[in-house]
Amino acid sequence: MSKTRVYELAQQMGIDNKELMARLAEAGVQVKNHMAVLEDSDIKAVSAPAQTPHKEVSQEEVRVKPTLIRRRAKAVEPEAPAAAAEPAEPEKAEAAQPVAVEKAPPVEEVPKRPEPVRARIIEAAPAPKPEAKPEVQATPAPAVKEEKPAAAEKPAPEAPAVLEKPAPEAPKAEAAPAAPETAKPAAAEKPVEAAPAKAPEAAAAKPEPEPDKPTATRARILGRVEIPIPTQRPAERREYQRPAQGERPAPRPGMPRGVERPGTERPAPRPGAGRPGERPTGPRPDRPAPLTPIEPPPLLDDRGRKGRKAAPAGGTDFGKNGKKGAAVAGKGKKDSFKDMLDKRERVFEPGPRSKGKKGKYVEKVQVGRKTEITVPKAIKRIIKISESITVGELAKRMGIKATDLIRALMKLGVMATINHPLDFDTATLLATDFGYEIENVALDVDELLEAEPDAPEAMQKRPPVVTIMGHVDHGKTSLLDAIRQANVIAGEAGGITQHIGAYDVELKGQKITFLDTPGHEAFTAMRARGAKVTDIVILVVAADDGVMPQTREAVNHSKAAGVPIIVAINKIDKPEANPSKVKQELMEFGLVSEEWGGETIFVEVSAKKRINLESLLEMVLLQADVLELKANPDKTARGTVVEAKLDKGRGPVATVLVQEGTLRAGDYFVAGIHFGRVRAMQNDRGEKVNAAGPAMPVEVIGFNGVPDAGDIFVAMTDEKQAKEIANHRQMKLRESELAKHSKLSLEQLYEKIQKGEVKDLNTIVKGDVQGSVEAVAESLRKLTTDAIRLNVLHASVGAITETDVNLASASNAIILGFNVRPEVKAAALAEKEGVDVRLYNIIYDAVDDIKKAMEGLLEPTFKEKYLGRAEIREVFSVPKAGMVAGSYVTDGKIIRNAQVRLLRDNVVVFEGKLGSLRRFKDDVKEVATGYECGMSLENYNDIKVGDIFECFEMEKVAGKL
Ligand SMILES: Nc1nc2c(ncn2[C@@H]2O[C@H](COP(=O)(O)OP(=O)(O)OP(=O)(O)O)[C@@H](O)[C@H]2O)c(=O)[nH]1
Repeated sequence: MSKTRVYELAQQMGIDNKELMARLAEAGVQVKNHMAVLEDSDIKAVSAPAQTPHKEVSQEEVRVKPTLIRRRAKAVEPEAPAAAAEPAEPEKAEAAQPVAVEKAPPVEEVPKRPEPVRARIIEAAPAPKPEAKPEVQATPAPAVKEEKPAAAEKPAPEAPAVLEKPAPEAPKAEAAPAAPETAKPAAAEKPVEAAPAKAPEAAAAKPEPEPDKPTATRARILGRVEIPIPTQRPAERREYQRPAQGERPAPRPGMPRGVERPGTERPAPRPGAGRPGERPTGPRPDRPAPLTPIEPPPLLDDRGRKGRKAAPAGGTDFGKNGKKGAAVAGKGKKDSFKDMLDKRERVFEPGPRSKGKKGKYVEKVQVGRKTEITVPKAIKRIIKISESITVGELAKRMGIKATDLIRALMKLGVMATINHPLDFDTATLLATDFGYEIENVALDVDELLEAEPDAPEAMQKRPPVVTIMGHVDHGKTSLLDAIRQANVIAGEAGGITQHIGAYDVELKGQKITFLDTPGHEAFTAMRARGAKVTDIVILVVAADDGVMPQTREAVNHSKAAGVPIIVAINKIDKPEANPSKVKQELMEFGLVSEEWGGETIFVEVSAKKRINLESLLEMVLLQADVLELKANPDKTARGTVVEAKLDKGRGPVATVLVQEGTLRAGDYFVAGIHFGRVRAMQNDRGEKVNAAGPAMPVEVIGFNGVPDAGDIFVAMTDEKQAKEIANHRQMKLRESELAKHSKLSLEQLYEKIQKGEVKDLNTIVKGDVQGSVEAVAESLRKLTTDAIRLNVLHASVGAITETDVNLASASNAIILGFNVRPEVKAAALAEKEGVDVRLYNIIYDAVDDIKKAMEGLLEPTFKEKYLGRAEIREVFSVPKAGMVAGSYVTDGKIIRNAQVRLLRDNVVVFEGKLGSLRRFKDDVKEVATGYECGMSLENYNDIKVGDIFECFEMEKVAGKL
């Protein structure tokens, strides 16, 4: 079917094109070049003949050994050995050839080296080619028969013996190699089936049987597969095989096949150059016999079989046995193997190794799914942040790794952690690099809370708000009291006055609001916060003392605030009073009395003697008229927190000065970081108030926390909005405090370096009322010495919170609490962070402790050890035992003999010992978390539902701070 070209056949036969062409010429086949197409008959002519002929010969097969089959032609059997017997004589050998031809084909496989000699001689007589046979028989064979009957006969009987005993023959075989030299041509022909003369070629032509032989040192080859099959390989292999095959005949001394063959097999009929026309005899493929019709001997390997299978075409398999045979046989295998390789490449080989593979590899990778880099839509590339965002959150929103963002920050010179907050500008800078935009959607609280401009017609006259300022002991409090007293007496006699930080008085139908702050802390705080509450300042200057430092300070602050000043020269009742001196001194501050041509109102008063108080108030009203103080009462209220505290019974309470609009009970509001709803209002006389208009101070109950003095109070209609604003402010405060702290720490560190061994002691002060907090903070600041600087990082009213602990932890500060307790979570955090929380009931103790610690005199002290908490759920009145609290232990345990304190809104109401601790009717020593119990306190009965029992014990520890 398929055409075979000369070069292909040559390849298959493992010989050169030229050689094949020569053989073809010998066989009478004319070809022009190596590309010429050969017919099957031509191929047969130069390659092994089909083995059909052997059918024609009467054969006798004998399985001599499991691996050896002896097959001989019955008729001429005796003649074959003759040739074998005398292999050295080429002539004889040639002559004997026909005989050999007539003999049975040889065993195609010889298991052992020594054997082949004899075995082949005897059995390997090639099956003559069909065409050749008749001729052989017709011509030379008879002659040979006749010529060498003896020779033939002689060995004949020996043959079996030889077969039986191959060993003795071995030496002969070994000796044989010498002969081949002379007999080369003949020897060559035999193995090569029709090869003319060259021994190497001859050997090359029949390599298959050899490699097939399993020996002790050679594994049996079951098949060959061309592995990678690059284009070069075949050539390489060819080159490799050829020399190997070519060499084989010579270097194998134990395999003197070449010798035997010439003698045994047809040397004579060789298609020598002189007889090209005798085609039948020429292509004496003698040797292919072993590969063809004989049943495979046991040891025949797969390859041999395959070769045979490929052979039917006509013996071309010889040369290709190792090649084409394998190629043909392995074709399917080859493909699957390639597939396998491909898979292997794909799976196991990440890197290309060769060009070809590389190509494949790349192709495979491309076939695989590639990571898609999704580019979000423009609208999704806008990240909305509220003022600031942490590194981790920003990275998450941009879909990148936080480490990448931190790296980017490092490039900007910012060393940050994943929790580091980034401000809007920094975030914008970073996000731009990653293709994102930042939009600040921070709650614009100021804008949200900004007062709407009022229509002129809506504005109504309002009372002036007055603040009394002045130097210490110049009579501020006395004057306030005097005015109030006079007012109370003049107004509602019998009215119960109470201190709420502000009050209003009425004179001739006109009201005046006075800010009355205990000490001047709240006022100072308001000034610091920039709260503009005061319309008029009454500057109190003692007539006997004159202008003092705080007088100047007050003047400066008032001027800076643009608040008009009315000077009250006090203590004029004193003999040493010198009002003129005061007026004169104040002139240097630009306060010139009207009588001296100035604009400042001076009133000479005596708080003690209540002299000119009304006149002072009249002047205030006069000044208010000049100022044309107006406000719109018909809108939601806005105001300022004047003072705030944590009331034991009512919770957070604040005095709010309404500045515009009207505050009504039930209104929602936000004040600083807190929010709430007006649960109740009352004025300074303790009267319940349902509405408070402009310039009216009221005490408001309903805050969710204690606001700070100076906080802006804004009533709102929406609770949710109030809550949002408060939460937002809390977050901002936390951030700013943390930021302040870190800066402060760095500055402190720098200062330490600059100043040497200066130590800083940082404190956070928390208390139940603003006054005590400020007092403690101030006392602590005064403790600063050259050796130790005492910093109050934060001071505020309320329980000790997690925020406080965080701040303390971050700045290595201690927390001082006065009549307040840490929240449960804050206490746990403090424990975890190792923050020292010191709780006191007396300010003196705290200051003294700090002082001693700074002097290194802190004595061993008792440290409180927290034991547990119980919540009071019911209160019973038990005869004799007093009030008993039905409680539930929420944390830790309650121990009978330990100390306990009663907390109400985290404020210490009582501290002492338990009167009783019971479970049902039994007295118990302790009650653990999750259990209910009944408790009473020794000598204290003011127990309320919702109060907390905190159980603790004191441990003696070495003093340290
Ligand atoms: N003789 C006389 N003494 C007065 C008068 N006003 C106040 N005092 C006295 O001055 C002292 C200080 O008075 P305060 O009202 O406490 O002065 P202050 O400015 O409030 O003092 P601080 O609260 O410490 O700033 C008190 O002893 C008063 O009795 C007055 O008009 N005449």
